[in-house]
Amino acid sequence: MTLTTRIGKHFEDSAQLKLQSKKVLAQPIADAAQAMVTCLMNDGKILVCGNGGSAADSQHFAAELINRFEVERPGLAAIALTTDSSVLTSIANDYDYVQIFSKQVRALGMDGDVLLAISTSGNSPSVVEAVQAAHERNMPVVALTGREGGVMASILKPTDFHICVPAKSTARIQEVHLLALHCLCDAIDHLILGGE
Ligand SMILES: O=C(CO)[C@@H](O)[C@H](O)[C@H](O)[C@H](O)COP(=O)(O)O
Ligand SMILES: [Zn+2]
Repeated sequence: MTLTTRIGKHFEDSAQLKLQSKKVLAQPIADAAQAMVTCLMNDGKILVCGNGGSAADSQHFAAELINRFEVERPGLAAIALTTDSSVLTSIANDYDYVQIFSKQVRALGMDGDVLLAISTSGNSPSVVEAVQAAHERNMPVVALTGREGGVMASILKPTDFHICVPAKSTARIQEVHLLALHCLCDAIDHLILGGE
């Protein structure tokens, strides 16, 4: 296989998964967007966490809410729990890496806030613990996962929202996660501002 054929296959696989995911993800994304708008309109905030590429996604999403997505609007309250190296290193150093997000959720989370928990496997212990901490705080969880949702799928409540990408490859799942995050941004703006 030439390198360009190989690269072409990545494009095709990614595009196919996106189209296939549309059928299963459009409704949970719409439901999650509605829950986020309810939270934001009631002076709540969205906490976001994930590891590796999902940490980057957390920051990407928080930036689009706090600053803007595609249209002008007032900033919306979101915090990526992946960015403060002092907080992250002190928790990992003094307690355990697994608590890096859950301790922040317990410190910052309030009744009615939303946790957006991102994990392609659904099994990252630090994200699983963040979901448990959100439940303690009475916060609805939007879980962005892949495969079968892993441990996260088994601990979500009926009042949570599960956006589970039907694929096994971490990279492919991440590519659909980014699309889902942009759909959430667009849906939130649409629900708040109206328009076509
Ligand atoms: O971006 C990638 C792989 O594409 C990696 O950095 C990946 O995010 C890391 O291995 C994560 O630790 C994977 O965790 P998770 O998605 O299973 O929760
Ligand atoms: Zn990646």
